[in-house]
Amino acid sequence: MAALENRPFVKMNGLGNEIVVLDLRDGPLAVPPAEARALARRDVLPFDQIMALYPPESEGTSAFVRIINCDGSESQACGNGTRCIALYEAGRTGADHMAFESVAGRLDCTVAPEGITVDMGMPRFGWHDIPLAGPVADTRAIELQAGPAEAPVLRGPAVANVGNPHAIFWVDDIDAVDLARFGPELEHHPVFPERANISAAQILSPDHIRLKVWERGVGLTQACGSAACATAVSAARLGLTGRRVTVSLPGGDLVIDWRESDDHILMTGPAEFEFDGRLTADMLTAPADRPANAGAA
Ligand SMILES: N[C@@H](CCC[C@H](N)C(=O)O)C(=O)O
Repeated sequence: MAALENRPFVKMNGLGNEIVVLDLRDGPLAVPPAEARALARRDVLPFDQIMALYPPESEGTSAFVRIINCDGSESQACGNGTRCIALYEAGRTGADHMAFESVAGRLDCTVAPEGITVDMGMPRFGWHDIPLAGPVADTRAIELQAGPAEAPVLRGPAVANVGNPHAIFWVDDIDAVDLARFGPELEHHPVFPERANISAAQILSPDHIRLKVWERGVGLTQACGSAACATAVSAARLGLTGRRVTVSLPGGDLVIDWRESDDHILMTGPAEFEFDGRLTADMLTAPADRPANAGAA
């Protein structure tokens, strides 16, 4: 029997970032990577991340959240998914303020008609925080490039950790960048021992950035909240923007405010319920894993 069989799920999205919420607070249960991969199949329940809710571990939090990418790997942060679980929890309890906890720390959330705000905590910029494979003096621009050696298409990204690792390449025209071509090799580049989320960012003005993201463990997505945060703080560090910016992703806009008083990053944007249901054995089992005679009368 599949571990998650018969569990209720809620399908949501944050700017088109496809999220499945699994509320496992009534009995902690691991999410087997093979079941996550089977569920993510295009004709089953395609998602970018599962947000799995477990019983809270710290006072004042509603749940401990684990984040699972569609390749079965685990992440430490998911901005769009966090807005989704905030909306889910608000619907369940009626509360408009709540906090979750992840392996990266506490996530305070506010649900308001104009948007859901998540306090994503403080960014980290040390080479060992990202992490990078070895010492780098200045993480505002590291030595890394993609494309032909004599005429690189992408070069010198900023790197930041906002719970999870990000590399941001600054480009003049985001539409001219084929991130699907360069994303896989950069995600797996040896400079990133834990892989990385790869972004191409175009600065439109001191308060507006366009962004495309190749997500670690997923691929191209409509939006990535943590990448928007990592990009905003990296742009501000470089003096390319101020500390409050709108980040426009293919799926829509996020407002990112890198608060001066405590260096916390506040991310504001929407989240949507789509539908709910129950997981079945068929959804959790990839065809290749099924017995050869499955389906035979
Ligand atoms: N979609 C997310 C980021 C999800 C995690 C990422 N793929 C990783 O492995 O770090 C977001 O909205 O932040």
